[in-house]
Amino acid sequence: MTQVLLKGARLYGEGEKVDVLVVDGTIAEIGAVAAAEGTEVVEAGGQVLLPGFVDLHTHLREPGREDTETVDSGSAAAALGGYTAVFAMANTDPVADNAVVVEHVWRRGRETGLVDVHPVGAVTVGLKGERLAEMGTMAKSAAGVRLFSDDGHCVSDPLLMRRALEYSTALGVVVAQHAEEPRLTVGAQAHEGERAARLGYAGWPSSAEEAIVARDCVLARHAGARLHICHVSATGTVDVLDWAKGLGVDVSAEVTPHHLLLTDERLATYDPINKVNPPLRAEADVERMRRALASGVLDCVATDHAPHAVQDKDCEWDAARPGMLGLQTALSIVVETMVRPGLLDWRGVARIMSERPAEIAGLPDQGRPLAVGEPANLVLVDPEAEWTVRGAELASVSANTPYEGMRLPAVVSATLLRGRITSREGKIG
Ligand SMILES: NC(=O)N[C@@H](CC(=O)O)C(=O)O
Ligand SMILES: [Zn+2]
Ligand SMILES: [Zn+2]
Repeated sequence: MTQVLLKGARLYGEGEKVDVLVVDGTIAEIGAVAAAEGTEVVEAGGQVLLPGFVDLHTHLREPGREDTETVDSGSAAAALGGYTAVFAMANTDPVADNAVVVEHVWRRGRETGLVDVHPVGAVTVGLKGERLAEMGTMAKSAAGVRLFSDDGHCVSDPLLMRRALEYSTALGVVVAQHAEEPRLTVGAQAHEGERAARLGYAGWPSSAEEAIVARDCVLARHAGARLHICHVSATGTVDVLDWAKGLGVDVSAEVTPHHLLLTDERLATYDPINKVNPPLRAEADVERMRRALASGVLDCVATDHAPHAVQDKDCEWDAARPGMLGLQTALSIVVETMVRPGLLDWRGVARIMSERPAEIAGLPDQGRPLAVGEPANLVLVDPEAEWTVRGAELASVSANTPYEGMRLPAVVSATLLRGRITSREGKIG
């Protein structure tokens, strides 16, 4: 029997301090609990207790680019960031478009044991957008794939997307779309607008995102399918989602921490650390992302944690790969952009970082209420503490954080996966 006692935590940051006793992976008691012999005690000191975070969008780079991230290093970053489950995107090498690769990633996650690693299956073979991958085989494999995405690429062929949505309904899984009409983003480098024009970047129009989201909502409606939209970045996309949800379309959407904080104002330095897909957009877009996340039109935050090697980032803009680290900074950015301005309370944080993503992916044991009998997937947050981001000190193999040197609010003090401490005071396990 393993026992952990969280002494003096505030559930969802509300009410009086309580003790939470965890026995064999389950919340056994909440109230005033004395520590029995052999119990590991975590002094919570009035800190905020939330259900462990769930990331629907992580790039772990294994197999193929272990020089930039591995299941081990990415799991460590996740545990330190307060996550108890992550979805590992399929754009690996080889691509996760078959049962062998998804089972490999799933098994590696289990071996590491710091966070539940759920492989995302590719929608199309080799992410080529030409023919459907064997979604059913991946869904029925040991990895039990629940989420399918060609992320990095858009499933732009409407017929293929329609078929994928139809299959997903039959299989009880979800297709997550990287919404980018490729005909509108040929050569695109930065959010299309006045700033890109002035700096001489080829423009990346918001309509490339909006058009695919609108099309896919229509397709999902006719297929009676669930649809998930990756990394929403544009104001117009929120309008489309609002419209579709109003019609009863079963669509959900995520926003990244960087699209809640950063704008294309950063591009003046030409530093590719700020290059990301979709691009950093305008102030008005950032404002809208925050409001839409608060109101629920955007369902959740997903990191799009995208590690890249130095040589793929520290080069000229056009040659650099898009993407930035996210797992260890996500909570702090959410606190900075949503909690501090009063747009979300801690219950809201639990909703967008744990409960909604768990629901969207259909994870029965994540995003659960903080209550007796529930699985102890938990994160303890110090809301008063601050920290300074140093890429070199993050657990990822890569260091491409856009927040280098920034002072951010809120620190993850402990993460528990089924009652086992996976991170504590910034250290693993
Ligand atoms: N977001 C990014 O800019 N890059 C992602 C791919 C993706 O999420 O589209 C990557 O795999 O590096
Ligand atoms: Zn993407
Ligand atoms: Zn991605």
